[in-house]
Amino acid sequence: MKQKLSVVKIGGNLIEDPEGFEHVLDLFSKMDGNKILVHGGGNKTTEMSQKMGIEPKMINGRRITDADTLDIAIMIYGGLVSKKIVAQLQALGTDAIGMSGADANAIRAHKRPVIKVDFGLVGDVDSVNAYGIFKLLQAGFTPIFCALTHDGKGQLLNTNADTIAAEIAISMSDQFDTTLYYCFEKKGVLQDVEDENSVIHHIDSKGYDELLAYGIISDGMLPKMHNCFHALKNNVSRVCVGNSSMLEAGNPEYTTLTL
Ligand SMILES: Nc1ncnc2c1ncn2[C@@H]1O[C@H](COP(=O)(O)OP(=O)(O)O)[C@@H](O)[C@H]1O
Ligand SMILES: CC(=O)N[C@@H](CCC(=O)OP(=O)(O)O)C(=O)O
Repeated sequence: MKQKLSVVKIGGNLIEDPEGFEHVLDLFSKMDGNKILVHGGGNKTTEMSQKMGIEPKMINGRRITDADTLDIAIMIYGGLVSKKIVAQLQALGTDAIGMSGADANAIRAHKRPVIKVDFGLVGDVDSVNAYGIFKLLQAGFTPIFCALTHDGKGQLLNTNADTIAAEIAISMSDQFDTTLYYCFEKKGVLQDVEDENSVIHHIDSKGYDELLAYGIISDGMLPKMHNCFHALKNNVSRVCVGNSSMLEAGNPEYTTLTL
């Protein structure tokens, strides 16, 4: 029987809120078994870009990344956010190690081809070094991944953190029985984004098509849902979307997805 692995992605809004940040890392540190954390931080990059006079641009939940924006992303994701998370987890007794896709050649990508939109220095994932990540887990480390990949020729690329989480979960699923958790500030996928009490408890492929058609999912939820189904189609055992409480046993209020 395969060992269990939890891949937990935490979003920018959770990271920005000091209470939410401590709470989610506390729950993550208490999770049993093999685990990997993936973090975003898009809000902070938006804020820093504005401070530096660069107008942020997002299309379908993905950032248009010019060279200056990439530098900001590297500083925010690979530096500020990563190191704060690692330090907090160390304080909680979890032996965390901060990783970008370039470290240990963990995630290779190529620049997203220009079709209708030129996203600039945004990476589409080609491969994940599952064996390298496995060795870190075996050595007792908890890998903490940020939203950066590399092309193997010295170029770092900005990659949506939801995509990173899905690709890591998929690549580890040959060896592990993997659950992918998308943890953000809302209780789950909501029927009405303004109403926290409208959690959709279960979504399958048909339901997903309907939600898309009725415009019930938008913005950052678009790449998240796309990645949920991409993961399920590629051997990830379970995918869940919800707030931090989803990581605690016995909480029914979140969204589970199936094909
Ligand atoms: N149906 C929906 N249910 C919940 N959130 C939704 C929905 N449609 C759009 N959203 C938006 O998607 C956002 C989550 O995407 P994003 O900000 O990228 O997440 P993360 O915090 O994980 O990075 C929510 O804050 C919400 O504004
Ligand atoms: C290409 C792309 O869009 N990259 C994202 C990476 C960070 C991210 O995904 O952060 P959240 O999870 O907090 O949204 C961005 O720069 O916003």
